[in-house]
Amino acid sequence: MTTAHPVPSVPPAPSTGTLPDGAAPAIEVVALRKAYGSTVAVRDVSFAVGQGEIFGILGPNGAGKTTTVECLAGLRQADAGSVRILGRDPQKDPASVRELLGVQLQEAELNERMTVAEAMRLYASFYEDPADVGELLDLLELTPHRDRQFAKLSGGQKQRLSIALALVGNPQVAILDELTTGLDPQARRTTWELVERVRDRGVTILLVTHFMDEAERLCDRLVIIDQGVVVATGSPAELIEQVDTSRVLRLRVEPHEEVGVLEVLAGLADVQAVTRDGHEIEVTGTRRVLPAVVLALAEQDVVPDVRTVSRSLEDVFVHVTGRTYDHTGAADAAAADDSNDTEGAVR
Ligand SMILES: Nc1ncnc2c1ncn2[C@@H]1O[C@H](COP(=O)(O)OP(=O)(O)OP(=O)(O)O)[C@@H](O)[C@H]1O
Repeated sequence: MTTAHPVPSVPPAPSTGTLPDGAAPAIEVVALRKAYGSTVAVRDVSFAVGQGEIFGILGPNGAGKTTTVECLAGLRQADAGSVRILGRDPQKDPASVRELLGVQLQEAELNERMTVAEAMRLYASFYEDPADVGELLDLLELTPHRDRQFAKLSGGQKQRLSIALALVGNPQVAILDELTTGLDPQARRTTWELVERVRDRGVTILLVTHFMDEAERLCDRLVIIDQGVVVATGSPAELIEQVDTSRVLRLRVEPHEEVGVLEVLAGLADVQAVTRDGHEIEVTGTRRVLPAVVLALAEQDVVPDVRTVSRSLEDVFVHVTGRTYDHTGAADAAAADDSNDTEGAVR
């Protein structure tokens, strides 16, 4: 009697996302896994970053973003999977990426009395071929503050200094972690512009953030990570388009026009749903819904105030996880702070 042997199934190779031009990646993460005791911080993360990209790792607090970049920087030992920076393996040989990689991790603190210029000179002395300190201070708009002590810098200036310090070794790849947390809207915008300037100098940037708007504004491509797993990969526009190709309009009409307008909207082929929200009417429909609605209402001599509602990465997160996006994650952050695992402690 013969026994049927099941054909062993070959697990599919983890997808790292397609690079725009098929070029060799600056950063590659494949099937990364890392647990702290019973807490699995990173369950299965894979992605590839092209040279010269601003690539985002986006996710709520506790999603596993920092652990991922700490493995990439060689600061933590992964349990499984592989990471490469410009083909080198920081897990096996952290020294091999030292001159290639600049890292700005959360809450970098310097000696309070050290001035901006002193900190820059100190960090520059760690590298064989450091960047020109004066030029970097200019790039990050820190020249007027070069003699100011760290304790006297504003939040935005401290963040700009931490970026400058990450770049002082002339790296080809820079990791920037939560760089606008705690900054006011103006300082955030300035920081974003400076990050783009850094990219324009040819540096590949891996940007870790829990801010949806930051990822949408800055990143060429990104991964969304949730509970240690990649739940979406692509450019912000691609991700938003995948979620929903419908369009949403909000209309305001005169109160006496409302009943007639609702009737007209209900009869239009391009309209999929109509809801009332206070004084506004929300209309969901096809790509052609805007001209269809405006034309149909014009025929009734109704000229509504119309605005289109844009989809965002937040909608993508809700779509792929079925949960709303937690902007605070305070409980997770507190849990991490209580941890006694201090391996390669950088937090
Ligand atoms: N040193 C540590 N010891 C034990 N658990 C940890 C440690 N660092 C992180 N964790 C836990 O691992 C999970 C992922 O944390 P991680 O910091 O990587 O996520 P994150 O997405 O970067 O979040 P945050 O923005 O809050 O840093 C969380 O549940 C966190 O509590």
